[in-house]
Amino acid sequence: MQTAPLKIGTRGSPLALAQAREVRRRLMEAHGLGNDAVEIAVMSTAGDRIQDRPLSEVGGKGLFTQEIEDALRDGRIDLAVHSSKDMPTVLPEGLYLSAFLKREDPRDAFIGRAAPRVTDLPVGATVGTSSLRREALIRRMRADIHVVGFRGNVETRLRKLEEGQADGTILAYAGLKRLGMEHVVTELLDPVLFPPAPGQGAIAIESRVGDARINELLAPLDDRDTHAALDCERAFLACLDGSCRTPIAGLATIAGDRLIFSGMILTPDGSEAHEIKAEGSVADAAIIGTDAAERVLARAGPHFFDWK
Ligand SMILES: NCc1[nH]cc(CCC(=O)O)c1CC(=O)O
Repeated sequence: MQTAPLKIGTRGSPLALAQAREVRRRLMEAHGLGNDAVEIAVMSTAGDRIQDRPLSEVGGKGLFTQEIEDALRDGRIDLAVHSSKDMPTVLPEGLYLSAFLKREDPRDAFIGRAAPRVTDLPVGATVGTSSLRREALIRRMRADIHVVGFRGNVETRLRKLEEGQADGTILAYAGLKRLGMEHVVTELLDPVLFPPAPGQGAIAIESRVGDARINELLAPLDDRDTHAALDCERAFLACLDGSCRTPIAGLATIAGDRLIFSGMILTPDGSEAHEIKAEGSVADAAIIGTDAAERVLARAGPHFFDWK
C-alpha cells in the first residue's frame, strides 16, 4: 500500500531549512524511508516579513510560528521543525513539542571586526544585535559599548557587519555550525559570563497531541537529556515572563540522572543582574526550572521590574 508522504513544515530561512533537512534525514534513517516518503513544506510567517523593527516591539515569539501551527492543526503538514529558542512557552491547544534533537553547542559566538575578542574592542565600540539578552549581557561586560539594532537572518546580520554597520555581532554558535559558517567566529563566549537563551542550540519538533502515528515515528529522534534540559529551561522562562521584553538567560546541563541549571535575569542596560543556580533529579526538570524562577524573582526584589 502506498501511504501519503510525511509533510514537515518549516520557515524558509537558510537556518530553518537546514534544521528541517536534518529532521527529514533523521526520520528517513530511523525508519528506513525512501527519498519521496518525507517532504518539506516551506511557509512564510509574519516574523519573516517584518524586518524593520525589533521583535520585542511587534509582539514576540508567536510571530514565527502561527502560520506553521495553523497548517499543523489543519492537517496540511504532519510536523513542524523549529529552533526551540524561538518557541513561545504556551503553545496552541492540541499542539506540543513532542521531540528535541540532541542539542548542538548552546554557546553564543562573537564575530568581531574591530577586534577578535569582546574585551579587546576599543572604547565606545558598537555591537549589532536585536536580542535584549545579548544587549544586556554585553553592556554588563562593557558598559561603554553601544548596541545597534541588527535584525534579519544570520546571513543578513553578517552582511551588515561586513558593511561596517557595527564593530562586532553576536550569534548562536549552533546556527552558524548548521549553516557551515563557524569559521566567521572570532570568540566563543563563556556561558558563565554570557549565558545563552533558554532553548538555544536545540531543534524542537512540534506535532499534534494524540497523533499516535506521527508521535511514534518521532520518538526515536527525541534525545532524553536535551528534552529534560528544555523542560527545565522552558519552565524557568514560563514562570518569569512569557514575553520577549525581559532579558532572560538559562541553561541546564545533564550529568547522568542529575540536572544542573543556571539562570539569569537582567535589566535591559545590564546594570543589574541576578543569577540563580539549581540542581536536582532529571525527573524533576520542570519543577527545578519553576523553583529557580521563583527564587531569582525573590532575589531580584519588587523593584527589579521598575524599568518596565
Ligand atoms: N532568533 C533567531 C535564531 N533562532 C535560533 C537561532 C540559532 C540556532 C539555535 O539557537 O538553535 C537563531 C539565530 C541566532 O540567535 O544567532
